[in-house]
Amino acid sequence: MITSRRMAAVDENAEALGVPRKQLMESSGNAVAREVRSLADDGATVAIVAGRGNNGGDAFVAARFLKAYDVTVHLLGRPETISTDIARENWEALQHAEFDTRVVRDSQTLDLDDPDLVVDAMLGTGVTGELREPEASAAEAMNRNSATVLAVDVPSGVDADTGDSEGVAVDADHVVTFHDGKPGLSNLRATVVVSDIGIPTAAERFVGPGDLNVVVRDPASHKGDNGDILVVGGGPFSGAPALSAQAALRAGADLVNVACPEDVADAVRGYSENLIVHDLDGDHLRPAHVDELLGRAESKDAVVLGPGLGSADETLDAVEQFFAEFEGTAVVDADALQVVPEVDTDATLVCTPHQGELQKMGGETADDWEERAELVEVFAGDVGQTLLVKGAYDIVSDGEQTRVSRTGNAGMTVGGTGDVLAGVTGALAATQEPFDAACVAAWANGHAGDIVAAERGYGLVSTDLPDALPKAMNRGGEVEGV
Ligand SMILES: NC(=O)C1=CN([C@@H]2O[C@H](COP(=O)(O)OP(=O)(O)OC[C@H]3O[C@@H](n4cnc5c(N)ncnc54)[C@H](O)[C@@H]3O)[C@@H](O)[C@H]2O)[C@@H](O)CC1
Ligand SMILES: [K+]
Repeated sequence: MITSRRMAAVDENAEALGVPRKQLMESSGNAVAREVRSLADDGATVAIVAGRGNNGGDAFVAARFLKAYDVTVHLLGRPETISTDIARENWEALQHAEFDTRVVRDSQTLDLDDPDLVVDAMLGTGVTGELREPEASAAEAMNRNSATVLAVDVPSGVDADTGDSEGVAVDADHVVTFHDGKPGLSNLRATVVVSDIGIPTAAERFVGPGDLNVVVRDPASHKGDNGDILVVGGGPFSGAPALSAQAALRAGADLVNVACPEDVADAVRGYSENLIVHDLDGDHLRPAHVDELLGRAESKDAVVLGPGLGSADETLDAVEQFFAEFEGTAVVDADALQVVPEVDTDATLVCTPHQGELQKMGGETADDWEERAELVEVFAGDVGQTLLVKGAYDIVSDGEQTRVSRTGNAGMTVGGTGDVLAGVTGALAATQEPFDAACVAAWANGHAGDIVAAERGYGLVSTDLPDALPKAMNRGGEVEGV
């Protein structure tokens, strides 16, 4: 089963892997035609009712594969308003080739005649909410007609994720849906055929640019809505927490506070005026600081715990005591990781170990990435948390779902890149599900590294990465006016 949002991500990932949407549309159209052939004999009359998005595009393709039938294509709305290039190109191909097409300017005039089969290609997974006109009247006309109805991907007006419809929806007898089942189809009376349209498994298995579609920023959001974060780190080191904090800001967090031992607090402040720094007395984290940290963490969307903390016994005790009480979301990195398997916590954790740290946590690793992915999945299930295991292929698993990120390069073996990743993961975990946050963070951090390496090769240093993050995460057109 796949949700609409995940389907859109996988579709974009397929494109990035070299399988363009137009090619997928050709497969979808072919699948629709195959289904028509199984439902109606040669020579039967088929009325295709098409919308102006890619759902309609699938049906324009199908028409080309139905030469043995008497096909009429009804387009709802003006051809100039077809919303995607690939749907428009397929519509124009029908005009040039003199197919029987009709433009329905007023849905009251939609005349289906008395076809043997109606194909509902008005709207698919790209739609939410009540059907608008002309689709709503067209759906009613289809429901009044006695012909068998085959829906393309999902009956128009039905939410593919829930099966609900807010207003009128097409009452389909059959559905041909693409790539994978849709949760919303299982409660309908229609029979459902799932058709493989040639999306590579890699488009789901590997994190790709499409996975970033979970990151959407409400234009009306306020300060703090897009992530209010606390980084707990530093002591033996000062650069690590500062890198995490700056990376979190560049990954889109609104507010980043750092709590660090006072001996390094001024150094951390000095790195950036964007950070809010709180001193913990002394030169390393101790159990005496835990109450203060819990108080500060309470109002945060996510905590990043570990960068530069060191492994003094008192520090690890403090980490353990923090997790015993904390109930929010935390990204755990570096020396703090070894505490995770020991502790009984109600917190939601995203752990970001490299393979050595994974072994220290009690997990197993393997040279072969597929084998490693299996081991990480089992260990994530045992720990009951999300793991992002760093490597040339980063493995992300929550014990149930496992994805792999292939971005990044050998220049990123330089010190500090893990601190950056922890910060990016924190920013995303503040607003996203832990698994999605870890997947996007791994991909974006590696992609930022690839952007930097294109200019600086293996002269890449960790402080380059935060600056490259916005470009690595830019999904184009997201910022109004750009
Ligand atoms: N991997 C994929 O995701 C693939 C998707 N394909 C097809 O593409 C479809 C999704 O296409 P799109 O994203 O273009 O979306 P749709 O074709 O489902 O709908 C988009 C159109 O609906 C309009 N619209 C939105 N809400 C509406 C409402 N409430 N009432 C009336 N009109 C409304 C929009 O203005 C737009 O013109 C899938 O269902 C499938 O049929 C295939 O072409 C190939 C691969
Ligand atoms: K449809």
